[in-house]
Amino acid sequence: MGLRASKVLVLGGGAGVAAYVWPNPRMDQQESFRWDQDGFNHGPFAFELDPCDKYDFAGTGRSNAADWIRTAYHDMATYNVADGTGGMDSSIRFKEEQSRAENVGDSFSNTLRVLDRDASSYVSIADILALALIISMENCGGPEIDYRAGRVDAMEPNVAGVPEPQNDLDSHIASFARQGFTQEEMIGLVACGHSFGGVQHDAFPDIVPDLGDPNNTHSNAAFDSTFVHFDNNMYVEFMDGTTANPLVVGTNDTTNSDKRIFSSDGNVTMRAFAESPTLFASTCASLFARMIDTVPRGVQLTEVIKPLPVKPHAFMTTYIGNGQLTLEGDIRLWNLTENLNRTVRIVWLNSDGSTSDDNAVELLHSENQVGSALGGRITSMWYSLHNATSSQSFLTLDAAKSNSISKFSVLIDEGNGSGPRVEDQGGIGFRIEDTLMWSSSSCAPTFGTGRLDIAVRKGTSPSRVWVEVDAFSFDLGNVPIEPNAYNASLVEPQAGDDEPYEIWRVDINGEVDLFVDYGIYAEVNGVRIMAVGVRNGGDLDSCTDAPESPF
Ligand code: HEM
Repeated sequence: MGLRASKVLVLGGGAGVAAYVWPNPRMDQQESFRWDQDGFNHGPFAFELDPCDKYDFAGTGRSNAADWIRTAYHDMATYNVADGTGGMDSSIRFKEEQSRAENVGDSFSNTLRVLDRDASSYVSIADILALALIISMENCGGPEIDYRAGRVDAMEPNVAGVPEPQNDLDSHIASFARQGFTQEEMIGLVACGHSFGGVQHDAFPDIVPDLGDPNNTHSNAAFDSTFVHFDNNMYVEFMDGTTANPLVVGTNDTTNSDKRIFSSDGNVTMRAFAESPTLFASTCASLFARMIDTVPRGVQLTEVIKPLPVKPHAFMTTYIGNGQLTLEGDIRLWNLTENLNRTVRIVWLNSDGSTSDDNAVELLHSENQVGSALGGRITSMWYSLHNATSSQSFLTLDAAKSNSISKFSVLIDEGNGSGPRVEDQGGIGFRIEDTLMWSSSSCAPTFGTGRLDIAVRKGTSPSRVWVEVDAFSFDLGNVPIEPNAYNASLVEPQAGDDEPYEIWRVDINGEVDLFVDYGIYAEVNGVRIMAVGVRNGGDLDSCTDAPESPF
């Protein structure tokens, strides 16, 4: 089936209009972190929350989820609505902020040790902290929370301003007003946050004694009886007088900040939360979204990131010589359940716009190719262009005849007789850049030198070809995450006229990092183009094993 037929089907099929058009490397990465939470091709968060009392450090009684939620709040709480400074900008990563009395405890350094390595030039550390909060909530009983991307990492600490338990009620009201929240919203936000975790002896020995419990070596006195799960139990327990929340029934009333805050409107909000779990959940969803969207003035966040209904993932083109290239990758179908009768095919247009009946291939799927989000409330099904029986990619295209590929559509047939529906981003198609791509002759250094070979279609005449890699450090401190560029040079002499691609090369002298992704770019007629797919340094053959460069 050709693309012309596909388009007709799309118009009749009413496919949803996506929020952004694939490919868009930044949004693709953000969307994946936000929605590919668990299972096949999962992102970095939900794994650390399974089960919800998982704690990556020594001792018992604490959880990653509680640390992550508290960290996001303490990062945001420096916001000053009057001058637009502070807010979610990951300034909590600076040791100077962490050493303040208002940030006592190791929640923040723990959180950053687990998560900051997932940041990149596409996803800031502040975005990571926001994602960690929402995915903790969503995977541990809480509601879906809107997520926008684009937070910018601060380069220095913010002015202090996180509320502390010994502050009086007027200070708390003033502090939340400075952060941009009313008194009623303050009650809600504290109530929502304190659905998780508790107060630990190490950080607050005056509030919580050493509990001497071998199953709770941190002596973490929980806010409610279900402290690794989002629910309204704390408010039920608060209203019926059975609460053990150490910030409500602590022996020193000065540090009973939750008690003062919760009862500051005559228990109106708490009573409503106790009576209605759904009101509580929806209030928390909107307050948390507001909280993570509290960013320094001038920072522009994206639209709320919705899942693409059909999403190519880890697509990559590779030139393998002799006029041939391969295309590999996976396709995610969002919010579907398993159906072993379903077939998924891609059909594509050649680079010159022509097509033929041969331009279609069925994708592979096995029962372990299932992803999930929102704690399993949504499942996604994955289909693969990889050939299960061979290490070579399934789709091999002949570029010599200049038929290559320019874009494709996805045809999904549920096998129920209703015929295939077509997904092509509202008629745009999924565009594949075949002007430049990796060459399979790229290799990592075994001892010293390696090379990144880039195939550029002859006649393209780029003014520049280069490789980018994120500057990366496990201790980011005040180092911005920015891409470093390495310019490529045209390899001379080139192979014969029948080779449709020429090779450009970056010589790497001990600099191939096995843990980072390399992206390739070219500037053509003043326009920057990016190859489909990044290649991880760890996936490169060593130079002794790599195929010889054709040139
Ligand atoms: C007046 C405002 C607040 C005060 C005085 C306050 C105070 C505290 C204190 C003293 C702890 C114990 C920390 C530890 O032992 O490590 C704590 C824990 C926590 N707070 Fe707050 N908090 C406030 C607001 C919030 C807000 C708005 C959120 C989230 C939106 C939040 C989320 C958390 C979480 C999740 C924990 C549990 C940490 C864990 O168990 O590791 N707090 N809070």
